[in-house]
Amino acid sequence: MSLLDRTTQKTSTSTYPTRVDSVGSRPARASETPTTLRIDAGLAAWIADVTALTEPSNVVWCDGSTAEYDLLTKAMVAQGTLIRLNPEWRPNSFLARSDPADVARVEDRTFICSTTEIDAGPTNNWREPAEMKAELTTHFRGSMRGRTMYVVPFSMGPVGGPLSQVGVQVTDSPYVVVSMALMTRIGTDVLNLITDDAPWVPALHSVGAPLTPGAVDVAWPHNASKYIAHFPETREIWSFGSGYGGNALLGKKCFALRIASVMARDEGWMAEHMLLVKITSPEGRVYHVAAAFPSACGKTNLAMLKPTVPGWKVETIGDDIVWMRPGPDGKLRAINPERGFFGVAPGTGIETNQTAVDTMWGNTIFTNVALRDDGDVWWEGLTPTPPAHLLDWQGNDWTPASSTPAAHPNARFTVTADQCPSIAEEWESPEGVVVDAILFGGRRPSTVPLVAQSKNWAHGVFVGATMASETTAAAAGAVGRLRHDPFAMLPFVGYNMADYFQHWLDMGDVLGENAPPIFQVNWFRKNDAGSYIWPGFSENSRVVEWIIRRLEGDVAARQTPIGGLPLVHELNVEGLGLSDSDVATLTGVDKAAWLAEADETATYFDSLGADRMPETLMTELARLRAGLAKLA
Ligand SMILES: Nc1nc2c(ncn2[C@@H]2O[C@H](COP(=O)(O)OP(=O)(O)OP(=O)(O)O)[C@@H](O)[C@H]2O)c(=O)[nH]1
Ligand SMILES: O=C([O-])CC(=O)C(=O)O
Ligand SMILES: [Mn+2]
Repeated sequence: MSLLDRTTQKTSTSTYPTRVDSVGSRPARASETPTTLRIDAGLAAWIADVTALTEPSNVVWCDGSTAEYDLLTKAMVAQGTLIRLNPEWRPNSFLARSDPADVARVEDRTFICSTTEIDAGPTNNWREPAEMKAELTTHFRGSMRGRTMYVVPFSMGPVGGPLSQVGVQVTDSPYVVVSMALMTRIGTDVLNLITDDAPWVPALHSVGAPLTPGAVDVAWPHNASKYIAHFPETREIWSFGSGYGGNALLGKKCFALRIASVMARDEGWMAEHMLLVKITSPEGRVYHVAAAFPSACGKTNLAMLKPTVPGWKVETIGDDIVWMRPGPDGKLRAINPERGFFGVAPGTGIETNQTAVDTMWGNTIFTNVALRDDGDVWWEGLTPTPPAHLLDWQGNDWTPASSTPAAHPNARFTVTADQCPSIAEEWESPEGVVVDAILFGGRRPSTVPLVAQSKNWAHGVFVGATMASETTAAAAGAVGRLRHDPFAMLPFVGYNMADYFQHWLDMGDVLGENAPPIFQVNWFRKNDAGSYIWPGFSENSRVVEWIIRRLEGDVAARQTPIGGLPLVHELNVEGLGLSDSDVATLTGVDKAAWLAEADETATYFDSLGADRMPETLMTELARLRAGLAKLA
C-alpha cells in the first residue's frame, strides 16, 4: 500500500517490534505481550511508508500507560516544553507555552481534499487530493529528522463500542502524545481492533521542524507553513506545522468531526460539535440534552452547569463532540467520543464554573495560561482579583497594571473527564444515551431571544442552518465578528454544507416521531449599554427548567414565526433584577431585526449553492418571511 494511494487496507497481520524508546523502556501492562504486538499488515505498511518519508531517528509505539505518560512529561520538562507546576497546589500538572504564532486552530490552512470541489462545498478550502498529497509530501519529507516518531493507536468512544471508531496518529510531538492520552483512549487493545475488515483512520502529524544533529531544540517547535488536510473519501488526515489543539490532536476536530461527519453521512449517523448532559428534574425524571454552540461559546460551561434552581441536577457526559445514531428502539442515541476536556481557561473560574476548577485539581496540562510565583497557574476570570505578580503566557513579567492579558484568550486546560465531579455514571456507556432534546446557540448580541422552541424537526434544522455567532479566540483571526456558523459546524463539516443540511433533514425522516424537539438559546443578548442582559452560567438552569417543562407539557409557549417563546410569567427570572423591558427583549420578536435576518439568510443560502440547497429549508425561509410580514 502506498502512502500516496490509499484506497483499501491490507488484510493479514504480522508481528512488529514494540518500540525503540529514546526516553527509556517501561514495564508492559500485565495483560500485554512483553516484546511483540500483533500489528495489522496494512498498519505496518503505513508506518513503514511514513517512517521512510519523514525519517525520524526512532519509532515508539505508545500504549497509553501511566509509566509512558510519566516518562514523556519528565523528558519534556527536561527539554523545556513543559514546566512542572508546584505539586503542592497542582500535583502531576504542567504548563506548556506555545509559540505565539501557534495558539489556535488555523481555519484558512484547513483543507477538505475531496475528489471534486463541489463535494467540499463553498464553506471549505478545497484542494485536489493527489495535488495536495504531492505538495505535502515535499513538506513531510525528512520532517521528523532528529526526532522520535510516536505511533498512537486511539479509540474515539469506548474501545470496541458500537458507536466508536479507531484511528492511529503518528506524531513527532510528545506534547501531542500526552494530550492524546488525556483526550482519547490509547492502547494495545485498540491495536487489536485494527484488522483486515475493520476500518481505521490513519492520522499523520508532524510539527515540521526537523532537528539537525547537535542542534538545540526549541520549547515549542512548529512550522510557519501549516496544513490541516483531510481526505474524506479515503478517511485520512495529514496535519503539518502546528502543535496546537484542534490542529494537532487529530482525534478531535479532524477525525471526530471532519472525517466522522463524512462517515456519518454515508452510514446514517451524526457527528456534531455538541456538549451532552444528563438532567434530573426535582421529580427524579431523567433527560439527556445535546447542545451545539460554536467554539468558545459555552459548551463546557453548560456541560458542567450547577443549577441555581432548587431540586435540579445536571451531570456531564461530554463538552465538545457528540456522535449520535438511531438505536434499535428507533430513538436517537449519543456518545461522547472523547475521554477528556480541552477547555477554554479564561472566563472559567470559581464564580462561573466551579466544577471545571475542581476537575483540574491535578493531572492537568495547561497551555498558554499565566504562572504564579508559587508555581501554580492563573488566568483572567479564575479568581476575581489577579495576583500581584505573574509570568504571562509568554513568560514575561506581568502585574495587574499590565496592558496585555496574563493568559492568552485561547489558553486551555487538558484533563480527563473522570476527574470531573459532575461526570454522569453512564458517560462511558458504549451504546450511548437517548437524546431528549437538542439545543442550538451562539453569541448573538441582538435579535435572537433567550430561548425558542422550534415548531418541528424541519424548522429546527432551519434554525441550525441559520445559526450565526461572533467569532472567538478559538480560531486565528479577528474576534467579535458576527459570522454564519451553521450548527456550530462551519469549520468542521467535512463535505458540502448544503448536503450536510440535507443529511439533518434525512435523519429527521429516519427518526420520525422519535426525533427530539429542538430549541434555540442565546445567553449573549446585550442591552443598549453593551452589557449582557442575561446573567448566564449557573442561571442558565432557569432556561433548562423551561425546556424540560416544555418536554413534559407543563408550560405553554407563545407561537411566533421564529418558534415557541416563553410566556413571561412562566420563565423563572425571580431575583435576577431584570427589568420588564429586559424580559420583553429576551422573550420577544424584533420584527425589523428578524426581517433583516431573513434577507441575510436568503443571501447566505444563495452562497451555499441555490441548486444544492434543500427545498425544505427554502420553504422554511418563505414561511418565516410570511409569518413576520403578518406580525403587528
Ligand atoms: N456571558 C456568558 N459567558 C459565558 C457563558 N457560558 C460560557 N461563557 C464564556 O464563554 C467562554 C467559552 O466557554 P466554553 O464553555 O469553554 O466554550 P466551548 O463552547 O466549550 O468552547 P470550545 O472548547 O472552543 O469548543 C468562556 O470564557 C466562558 O466564561 C454564559 O452563559 N454567559
Ligand atoms: O479544537 C480546538 O482547538 C478547541 C476547540 O474545541 C474548538 O476550537 O472548538
Ligand atoms: Mn470545540
